[in-house]
Amino acid sequence: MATDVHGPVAPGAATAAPASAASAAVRVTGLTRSFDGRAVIDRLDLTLRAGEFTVLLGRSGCGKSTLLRVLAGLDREIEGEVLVPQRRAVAFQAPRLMPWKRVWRNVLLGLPGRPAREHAERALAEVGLEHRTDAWPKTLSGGEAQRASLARALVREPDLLLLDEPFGALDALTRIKAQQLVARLWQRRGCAVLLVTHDVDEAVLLADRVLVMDGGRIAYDTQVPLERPREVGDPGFAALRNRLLAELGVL
Ligand SMILES: Nc1ncnc2c1ncn2[C@@H]1O[C@H](COP(=O)(O)OP(=O)(O)OP(=O)(O)O)[C@@H](O)[C@H]1O
Repeated sequence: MATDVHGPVAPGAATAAPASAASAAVRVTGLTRSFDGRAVIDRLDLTLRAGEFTVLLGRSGCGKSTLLRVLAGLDREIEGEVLVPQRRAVAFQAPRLMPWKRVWRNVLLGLPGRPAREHAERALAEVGLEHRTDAWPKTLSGGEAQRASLARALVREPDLLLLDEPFGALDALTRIKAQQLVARLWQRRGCAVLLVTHDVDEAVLLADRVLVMDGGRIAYDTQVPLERPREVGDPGFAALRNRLLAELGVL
């Protein structure tokens, strides 16, 4: 897997990729991101394994989106070292579709060269949106727009898929369907996923591993020892949910 090292790396910070990085989708060492002199991310270390579905929880304002933006390469004003696959894609809570481009053109937006329409069609079929290929974004429902945004991420064939509250604005039923879709896509694609959410049940439902961010670092890190598919009523589900709520300071 080709990796992208980005910084700028602070004087004295590590610069070489560790040998074990081959099986890691992400390796972050000593990452700090400050705004106005305040470190929102504070010497954070994190390794994400290739193919693993990781969910990132944390109180509002703790720095989850900031971390995701750094991993996406959208924010490089950092100290420390970040190793990520070159093939990575991000989808946000707002689908961010360009209203003056048809859906399929939105899916191909930003890809290098002149990618063929077929690439967009394949990705749209994967998210069940082939019938909206030529639609204008404003004619899509919220769930459809979010699926178009997912197709735009998938067409990049990512080794790392970064999802920032992608279901946050969806109604309950559409949200369940979107969660199931992401779970299926992940199983089919085998890419590493890092999903930011506020929903503890969603974390337990989808994740191999759950992280809780606090104080600018990963404060809690657990594997999810439950078989798939999971249901809220499964033995073990409630126990893990309560543990995570306690970590979040809710219980
Ligand atoms: N561009 C920026 N300029 C100044 N401060 C920022 C900027 N981006 C983020 N912050 C601050 O950094 C902190 C973390 O923001 P971030 O969006 O990463 O939190 P979050 O955990 O994703 O929050 P939420 O769960 O509410 O979305 C906040 O205090 C926010 O105000």
